[in-house]
Amino acid sequence: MIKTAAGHGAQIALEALQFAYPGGRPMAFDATIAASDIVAVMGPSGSGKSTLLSLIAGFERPASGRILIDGEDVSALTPHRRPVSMVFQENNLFAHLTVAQNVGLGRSPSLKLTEEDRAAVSDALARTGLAGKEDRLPQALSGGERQRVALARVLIRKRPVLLMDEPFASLGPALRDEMLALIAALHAEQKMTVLMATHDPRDAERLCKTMIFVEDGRISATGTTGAFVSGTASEAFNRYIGARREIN
Ligand SMILES: Nc1ncnc2c1ncn2[C@@H]1O[C@H](COP(=O)(O)OP(=O)(O)OP(=O)(O)O)[C@@H](O)[C@H]1O
Repeated sequence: MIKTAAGHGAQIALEALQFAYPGGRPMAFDATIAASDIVAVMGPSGSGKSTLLSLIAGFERPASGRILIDGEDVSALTPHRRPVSMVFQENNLFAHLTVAQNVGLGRSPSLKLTEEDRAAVSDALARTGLAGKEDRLPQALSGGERQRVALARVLIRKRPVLLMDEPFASLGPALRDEMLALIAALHAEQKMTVLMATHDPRDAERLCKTMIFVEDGRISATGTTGAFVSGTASEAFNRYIGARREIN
């Protein structure tokens, strides 16, 4: 495990990453993401946002190129050895484990928890508004509560990088706001580097300082979220947002 001091983010460098799914078109990513930045990853459906996050997390391996996290090459490491937590749109939890056990996995994959670990689990559950629900199974929670359990686990893992793939896509507007506030609070405390794939520019505006725009398997623009939203960063982004407005 690569250790970065707890409570700090890590710079992420993607150096000439090349990747293709079997029979798929080639993708190529180059980027440097500053430590502790919160970055929105936007782009049309199928452009490669999830693939980009999967490469950083280690679920997919590049054909060539390197991924450096805080200067260390993690390209050959399995996902659980990378200093990264990941939250998906759903299915973040083990259905047969209780809320407390799902969070405890953030400390010990075999759930051999010390007293200190158990205290950390309780604390994380309290801070994500889940106190009293420790013994429930995920099926007895709402979609928003399940995402909060996933965030409680992120909280106790204290990894310097947090990747989120459309984490609020199945939640209504009020819950989205609540989750955004929770992630902002988590970030204020742990200062981890955050990449969040989203189709919603309002989520990006509320949470993210920086934006990466992915198009056709590559990063076609980066800049401040403000510049993107005001329409000055990328014509392709403007077209994408315009097209989405027509759909919605
Ligand atoms: N496991 C896979 N095997 C083969 N092709 C895949 C696989 N996963 C994704 N793809 C293809 O790779 C391309 C990029 O997909 P990806 O999921 O990264 O896009 P995305 O930008 O996250 O899309 P969305 O916004 O719809 O989630 C798409 O053409 C997709 O069909």
